[in-house]
Amino acid sequence: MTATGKAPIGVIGAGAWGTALAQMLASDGREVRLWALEPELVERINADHRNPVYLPSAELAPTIRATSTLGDLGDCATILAVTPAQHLGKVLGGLRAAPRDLVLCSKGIEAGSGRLMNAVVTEAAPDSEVAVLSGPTFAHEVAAGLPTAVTLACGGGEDQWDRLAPAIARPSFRPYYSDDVVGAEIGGSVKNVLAIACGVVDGLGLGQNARAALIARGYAEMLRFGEALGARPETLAGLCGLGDLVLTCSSTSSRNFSLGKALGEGQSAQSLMADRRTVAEGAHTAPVLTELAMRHGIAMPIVAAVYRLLGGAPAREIVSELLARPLRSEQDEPGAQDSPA
Ligand SMILES: NC(=O)C1=CN([C@@H]2O[C@H](COP(=O)(O)OP(=O)(O)OC[C@H]3O[C@@H](n4cnc5c(N)ncnc54)[C@H](O)[C@@H]3O)[C@@H](O)[C@H]2O)C=CC1
Ligand SMILES: O=C(CO)COP(=O)(O)O
Repeated sequence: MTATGKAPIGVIGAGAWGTALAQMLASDGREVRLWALEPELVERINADHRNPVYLPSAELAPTIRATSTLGDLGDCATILAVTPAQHLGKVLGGLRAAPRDLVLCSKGIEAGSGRLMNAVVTEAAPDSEVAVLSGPTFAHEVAAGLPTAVTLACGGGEDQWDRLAPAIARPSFRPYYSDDVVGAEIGGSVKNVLAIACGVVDGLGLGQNARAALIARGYAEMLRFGEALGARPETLAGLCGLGDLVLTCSSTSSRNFSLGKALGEGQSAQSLMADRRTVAEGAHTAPVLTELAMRHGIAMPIVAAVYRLLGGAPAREIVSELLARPLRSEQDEPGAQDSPA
């Protein structure tokens, strides 16, 4: 326990989201131990109470203690995992095995394996009980204390909720209970790919009607994929699905939307992805999601279109192909589309 009598909470990942979550958690005075990959960032956070690389807007609470040693979080009973999805398994492999609540905050699907993050964590940290925190959450707004609501999907059910909700809820940060871990993960992963599509439409100057159509048709793809993997539709109709989709598809504050916008404006995916410091998870999710959709026989034409766009296909051509698809009802989609290549 610390001076406040509140147990320290660990946060793994000092990008924008991990730093923002650390700031939110520290707002009740407790100690938050923030693991960062970059030792130089640890120094800046501890000395200046700033994260100039990933969240320069925030003045950080002094009770946030940064470290590049994962062992410093070893005795935390609650840890939030907030690395980019493609790095989560490797990083968590360095965490001391101990029974704890591990709250997944990354949004993605593991390339190659096609595993959701809860499966990655179950292998990397088998003693942990997994929950997923996901929803409409721009990091800079959460760090600024602006009102935010999220889905907190507890693999450990209400017993885990009873532990995590008081530890995580704050006056401006409102978790809602779920036990649908798969649904919470699918919402946060698929929306990033759909946000790229909406950004492309914005970059091409195709208007608000087209963006709204993409959100609605993309949500249909999210529901189809979620149903195939056992997610509940009502989960995807909530904060972690539709809520996050609307947020991320509507603002250049989204890295995924901004990546798509630049693609639509004619920049190449290769140049946009080269040497990026910040993550646009949709670019990593699109290929593996396209593959999973084909394997499960699920029609996800917008996701497949984003995959082709990221491979260099001309944006206007891709949009024309989507608009030329056979006319049908909104609920009537055939099986998986032909190979996206
Ligand atoms: N930024 C946001 O507003 C939100 C982000 N998220 C999710 O949080 C997760 C983390 O993203 P951000 O905090 O935005 O990251 P970021 O884009 O702010 O920073 C990139 C992060 O990647 C880390 N990184 C780079 N190479 C690495 C490696 N080889 N091993 C481990 N870490 C490495 C960097 O240290 C840095 O912490 C993502 O899954 C993202 O979708 C979720 C909600 C909001
Ligand atoms: O997940 C997020 C908002 O909920 C952040 O979106 P981006 O990763 O597109 O910036």
